Amino acid sequence: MAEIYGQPVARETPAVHKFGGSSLKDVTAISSVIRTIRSHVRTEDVVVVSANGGVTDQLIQVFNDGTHRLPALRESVQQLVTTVLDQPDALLVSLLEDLELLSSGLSQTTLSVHDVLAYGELWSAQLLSARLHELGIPNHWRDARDILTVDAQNNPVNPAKAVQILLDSKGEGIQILTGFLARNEAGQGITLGRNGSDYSATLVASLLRSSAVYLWTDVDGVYTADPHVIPEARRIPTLTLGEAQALSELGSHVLHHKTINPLLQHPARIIINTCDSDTLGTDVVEQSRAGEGQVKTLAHKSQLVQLTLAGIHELRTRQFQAELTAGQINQYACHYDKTRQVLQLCVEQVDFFRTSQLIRQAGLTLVQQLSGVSLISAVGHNIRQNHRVISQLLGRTARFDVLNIHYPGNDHTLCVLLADEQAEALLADLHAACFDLAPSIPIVVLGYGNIGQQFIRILKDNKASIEQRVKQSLSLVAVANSRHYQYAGECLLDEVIVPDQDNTSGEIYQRLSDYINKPLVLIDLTASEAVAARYPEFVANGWHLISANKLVAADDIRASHLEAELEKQHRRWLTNTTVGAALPIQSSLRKLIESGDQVQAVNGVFSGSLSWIFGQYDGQRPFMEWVRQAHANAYTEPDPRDDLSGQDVYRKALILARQLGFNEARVVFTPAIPDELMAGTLEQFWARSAAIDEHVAGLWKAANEQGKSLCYLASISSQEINVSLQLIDQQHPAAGLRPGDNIFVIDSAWYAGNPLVIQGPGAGREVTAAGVLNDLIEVLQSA
Ligand SMILES: NC(=O)C1=CN([C@@H]2O[C@H](COP(=O)(O)OP(=O)(O)OC[C@H]3O[C@@H](n4cnc5c(N)ncnc54)[C@H](OP(=O)(O)O)[C@@H]3O)[C@@H](O)[C@H]2O)C=CC1
Ligand SMILES: N[C@@H](CC=O)C(=O)O
Repeated sequence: MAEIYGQPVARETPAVHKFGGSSLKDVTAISSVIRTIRSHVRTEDVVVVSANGGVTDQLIQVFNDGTHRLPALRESVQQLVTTVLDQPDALLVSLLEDLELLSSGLSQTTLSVHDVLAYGELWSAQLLSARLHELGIPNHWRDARDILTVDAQNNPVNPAKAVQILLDSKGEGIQILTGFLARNEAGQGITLGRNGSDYSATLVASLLRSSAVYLWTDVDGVYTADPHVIPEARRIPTLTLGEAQALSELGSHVLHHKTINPLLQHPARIIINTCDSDTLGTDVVEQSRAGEGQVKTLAHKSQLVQLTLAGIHELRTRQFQAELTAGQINQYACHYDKTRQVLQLCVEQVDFFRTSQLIRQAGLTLVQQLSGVSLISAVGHNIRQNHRVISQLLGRTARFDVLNIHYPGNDHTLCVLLADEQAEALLADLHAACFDLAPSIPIVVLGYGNIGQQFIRILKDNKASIEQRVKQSLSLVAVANSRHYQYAGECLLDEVIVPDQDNTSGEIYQRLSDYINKPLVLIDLTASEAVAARYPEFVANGWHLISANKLVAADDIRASHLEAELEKQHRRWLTNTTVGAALPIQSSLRKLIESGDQVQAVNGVFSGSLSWIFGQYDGQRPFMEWVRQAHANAYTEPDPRDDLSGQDVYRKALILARQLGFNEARVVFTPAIPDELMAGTLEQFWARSAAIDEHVAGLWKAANEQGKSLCYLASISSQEINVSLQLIDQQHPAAGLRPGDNIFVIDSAWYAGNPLVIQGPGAGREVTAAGVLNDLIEVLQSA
């Protein structure tokens, strides 16, 4: 059992669900809320409600204009109660009593505006509660003023007591709590300001240490921009808490200022969605690296007034801003210039009158006011650290009359201030630059084994951020192994991948005939000669190629023919994972050559599996057990004899030698395990494990006696390609390698005497799939 303020709670803490006024505005909306409660709310959860849509506005009119507004209010609430409930009588009686109290309280001026507005939430909670009872859903409603007491900053006072009351009511069914309401320290009922129900929900969630808060509202999530202004705007599946906080400070309609604050100390997921939605809404999570450094959304706030106050010292600035906050006046793009003692900030036009009063009362000097100002802000996790993104955004603003570029005190936001008339054009321009996706290029993956499955997993998990980076939607149209394939005209990334169509005779190629002479990216994640043999056909079809399969890249004649055809077709072929998995060996060599360096030799450990196997082997546990484990860990080739024979390393050496133009080099090639121990079928090879163990144990013992280790090394130069098992001493650059690591020591004219070294994991699912993804991004960006 966990504890909160000494109260025992189950590990699975209650979730909090908040339903806004528009979700509760009429019988149809309330039916949707009830469906949502049935499907998403557990008995131990808390439901926070706003007033039924329109009721708060009517209560404000009653308070401002007087009791003659009461009949209209009574009529609309009565009508709502009678249409929602099968048996409305009891609630109608209590409603009439409330209206009597309201009328007499207003006449005697004993009611504050808070007391009057509170009726909205009280009626809403009672109505929902009564309807749930009619439907047999156990629940009880509560006036939040009996639970939440807050200080002047709306922070909870005596949270332990609030938690105790909330937890005491467990077991009585769903708790329905009035949002927006609390009590101050003097015991008076108060309201929590604009969008106070969202604040109530996150406050209760933080008190209960909830793991999730659901904000059920009138939109199904946060969008890349306001869809009323930018129709192409798309829902964002995930935001970080930092992004959500940055957005809330910019006047977001969906995530309000204050809403996030309670969760900064006790983070919980926030799920924003609309009832009856067929999407998953937007999920605000504490942390996520997906899309880091990219713009996630563009916020837009118009009809602001920019104010410039002069001769104001720093402390006074803070006091004045606190006064604005206390008066519930939102401030945007605030900037204090210490040397000039100038404060610049924007307020909403509707708040301008009250702000001017506060400025006068404070005796401050307003030197400039500018109306009709818009604030457009790009928000994304750490975008301010991504100089490419920032300069792209700033470049886009060049043809607009920008008043100010503002850099708020977080790394996630960049703001632009400009005249209202230009704002929508800038927003559309920025949205197109950040989010417009070109028509997608279909992607086909051949090989659904270790690397293929991991590659598709990361493609699925990072779809949105990759799409943003390559400026096109991802469309995986087919996946195949040697026996089956799966095809979708649209995209498989939102589906469960289960290749189940017959592919025993290469039926997949027939299926892909519609794409002949159209751009397509074919990714070969097999080790298959049958696939490699089709490369010329793929390129003739006008397709780009990405290969983890080394067979063609290591064969100079085939690779040269293919490159000639690729040039004719203007297509790309990337093979970066064929050597060193995701290590940047081929790209580094290319850059050295392109920039005029002369590479003389590359030496090192080119095999991830042999590095792992010999790195782990200690003469104790049988060698072949390490081989089996390397195979299970996806370090080896599908047939591990390709590694043990040295064939796989030899192919990698040929790939690099070809890149460096060392075509005439003689070859010295010694297998790690003698050929005779690996002859026959794979089964026969495994059956020969004892003999192989004995052979390697002998080698290891001899090495050990000389204080050396066994290491499968490769070296390439214009004279010789050498691939062999060697004894290395502790001074050798490969001696300290972690099992599984590769090392490439590059001698070149520029790195003479002090070689360039590239080192790191050289095999495995994660790194190799990441390397394939890099190749895909490069192809899509250049296609
Ligand atoms: N593992 C690693 O660390 C690295 C691997 N690579 C390369 O990646 C490739 C894949 O390795 P890995 O995923 O570990 O191997 P797996 O054996 O796990 O997967 C190979 C996949 O290819 C499929 N396949 C075989 N023949 C065909 C065919 N004719 N048509 C369609 N699919 C076919 C297999 O299907 P089925 O299951 O039906 O046989 C299987 O799904 C290899 O070329 C390897 O050299 C490159 C860098 C690092
Ligand atoms: N079998 C290979 C995997 C990558 O190519 C290796 O061991 O390095």
